Amino acid sequence: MWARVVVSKYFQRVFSSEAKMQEELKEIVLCTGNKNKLKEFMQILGPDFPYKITNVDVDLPEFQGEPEEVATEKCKLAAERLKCPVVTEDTSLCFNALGGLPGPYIKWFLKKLGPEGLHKMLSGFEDKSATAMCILAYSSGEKDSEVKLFCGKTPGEIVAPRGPNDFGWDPCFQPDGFKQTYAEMPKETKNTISHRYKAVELFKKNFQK
Ligand SMILES: O=P(O)(O)OP(=O)(O)OP(=O)(O)OC[C@H]1O[C@@H](n2cnc3c(O)ncnc32)[C@H](O)[C@@H]1O
Ligand SMILES: [Mg+2]
Repeated sequence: MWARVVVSKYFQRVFSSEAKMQEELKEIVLCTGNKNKLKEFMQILGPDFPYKITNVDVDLPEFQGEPEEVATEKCKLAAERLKCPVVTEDTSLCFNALGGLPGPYIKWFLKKLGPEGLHKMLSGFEDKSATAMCILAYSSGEKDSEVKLFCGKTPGEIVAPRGPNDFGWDPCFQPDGFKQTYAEMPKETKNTISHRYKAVELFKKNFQK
């Protein structure tokens, strides 16, 4: 009985301090140096998001580990540096035939191989399936505050590149149920099915007033 009272008091305190924090929250800094990510994030978020979003290009190290660990460490560091509410974004492209790699290391594979090379990496495998994953990580910026993750995943296939080469690996990723790659489809379509769309929707829900 006493244990139940103590536990319920604890949760009351956690929830009321979280509600208070949200009340005081005015601005969230999106830390990314990637202009395309920023553009998509803002388009998906839309004009009705109740808090102001600003962007800072903080040069954060690229950590190693599972995508969730990479995303958490990136956010903690951004919060330590800026000491204010921050959100960071980490994108992975996980090839199923390769046990989830390149995953969070996709940036370096893409840099060296391009979308064409990414497709060629799977030439020895029948399984071309892959998951695009976006993890948004939020911290209130207070010392030792918990990092909250919002993860969006879109399954698809790695194909020979098609479409404009203006955003990352978009030309070689064809989402399931579509005949176009991310690069070929209109932005409005990508922004309603993408890994980023799904993560931003969860993020939005968390901050709804
Ligand atoms: O400053 P940050 O936010 O870290 O930006 P970044 O470009 O370093 O981004 P990541 O560390 O998350 O690395 C992800 C890589 O995947 C690319 N990328 C991210 N989102 C993408 C998307 O929706 N479509 C295609 N490529 C994407 C991006 O250009 C990077 O090369
Ligand atoms: Mg990065």
